[in-house]
Amino acid sequence: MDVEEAKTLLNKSRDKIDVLNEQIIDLIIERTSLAHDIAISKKALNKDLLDTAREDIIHDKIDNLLASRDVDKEKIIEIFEILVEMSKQEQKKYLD
Ligand SMILES: O=C(O)C(=O)C[C@]1(C(=O)O)C=C[C@@H](O)C=C1
Repeated sequence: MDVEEAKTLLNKSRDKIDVLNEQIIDLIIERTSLAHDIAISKKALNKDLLDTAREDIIHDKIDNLLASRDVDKEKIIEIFEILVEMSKQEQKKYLD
């Protein structure tokens, strides 16, 4: 690869990353904003904010989705742990 090709490829890759970053942010906001509906449902059902059985199911589903994919599974699990934590933080606003 010559220098010009390398520069073009780097710029194209960064442009794609910028688009993906925006999509990821939108998806994180969409997931986190479900916390309101979840929290008011749990309140009506007298359920705890924490649902470890559901978290185990999510974990199993992610394991299955990742089974045949070439990706760092531990890192993906870490990302989902952060997303679940964000949901819990958000739900607290409506449950306290
Ligand atoms: O499904 C629920 O009950 C939720 O509160 C959502 C969620 C999640 O972020 O996926 C968050 C906290 C619970 O412990 C389990 C799952």
